Amino acid sequence: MKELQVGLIGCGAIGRDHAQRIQNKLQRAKIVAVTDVIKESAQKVAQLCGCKVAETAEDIIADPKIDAVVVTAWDPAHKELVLECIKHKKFVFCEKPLATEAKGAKEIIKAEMEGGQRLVQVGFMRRYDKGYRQMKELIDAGEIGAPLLVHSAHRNVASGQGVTEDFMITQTCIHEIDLTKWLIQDDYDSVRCIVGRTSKEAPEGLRDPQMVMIRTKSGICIDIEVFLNARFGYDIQCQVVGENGTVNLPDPSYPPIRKEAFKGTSLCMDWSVRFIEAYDVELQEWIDNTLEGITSGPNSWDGYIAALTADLLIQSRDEGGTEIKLNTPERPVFYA
Ligand SMILES: NC(=O)c1ccc[n+]([C@@H]2O[C@H](COP(=O)([O-])OP(=O)(O)OC[C@H]3O[C@@H](n4cnc5c(N)ncnc54)[C@H](O)[C@@H]3O)[C@@H](O)[C@H]2O)c1
Ligand SMILES: O[C@H]1[C@H](O)[C@@H](O)[C@H](O)[C@@H](O)[C@H]1O
Repeated sequence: MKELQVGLIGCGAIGRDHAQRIQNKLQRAKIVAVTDVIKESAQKVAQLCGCKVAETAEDIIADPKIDAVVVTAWDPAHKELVLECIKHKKFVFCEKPLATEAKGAKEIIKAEMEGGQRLVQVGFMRRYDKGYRQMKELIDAGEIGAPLLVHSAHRNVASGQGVTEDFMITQTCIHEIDLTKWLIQDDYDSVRCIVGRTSKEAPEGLRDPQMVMIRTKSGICIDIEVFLNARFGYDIQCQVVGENGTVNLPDPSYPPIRKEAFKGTSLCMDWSVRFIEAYDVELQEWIDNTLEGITSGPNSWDGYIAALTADLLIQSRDEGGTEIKLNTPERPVFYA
């Protein structure tokens, strides 16, 4: 059976995880080369995977022996790397966001459509999480009636170095922007983002938390708390309220502990543990499809719509929380 020869660009936290996951855990794929603008980072991952270090990203993308590319570089590099993959007709799995602004994502769509073949999958891995999938099944089966409201929270322990207020939307909230639309199958109609009291735990210049509010075309109201310095744990919550009931995202299950007048369960401290199974399912599916020469899952259009929504949320926040209409363009048949 053929084995997919994969090159990986960006050897930071998730690049290292994905490279090892592909090399040691998943089936039918092999990491053959990695690269990073920081040479030592690439060398470390190459050592872990027993593969070569490529000098540049272009060397990976243009290598005829490499079938497909994983982009795990930092957000602002995604657009150019994906465009380069499309130019070379290479299948590419690009971590979210597809681009930091809608206009970058639009360039990708144009290039992909002109090339006549869908090549891109975006790393919106929440769609592969068991808990979200169970919620969707119940909603689709009509178990809670028509959805009316969605309440979500995206809490990180601490904002990383260099995180900006815009990243809070384009890098963090982007998960909920994509996931919620997929969960309730409705396009967005208007968006708002407001900021109130900032936590004293937040670094200077970062207004944290931020509140996102979205209304869908059918009138479902969505609120999303984005809180990067929540300190207590990596906490992802989602509740959909329907006409006949509610459904909640299950917390990961850990054995309950009773000790020293305390009863409870542990919390994850970061995304790599919280969504470990979702990453495995997502990437195995990408490998299997790519070997068949097809794409499925979140595509460039989904990346574009998410980026468009993020652009307007940032605009709303910067205007003091105005409600902004989102004229969602119609999905081309190419991305159906
Ligand atoms: N789906 C998820 O849950 C999830 C989780 C974490 C990160 N991410 C995404 O994955 C990407 C990487 O995140 P991270 O946490 O690993 O960040 P990181 O900062 O730890 O790693 C990014 C790496 O990319 C390298 N890099 C930057 N530009 C590059 C370029 N042009 N060519 C080659 N290498 C380049 C950096 O040197 C760094 O080593 C980000 O886009 C992030 O949004 C997604
Ligand atoms: O890149 C990461 C990742 O996407 C996590 O899932 C999210 O919780 C973080 O806020 C973000 O910085």
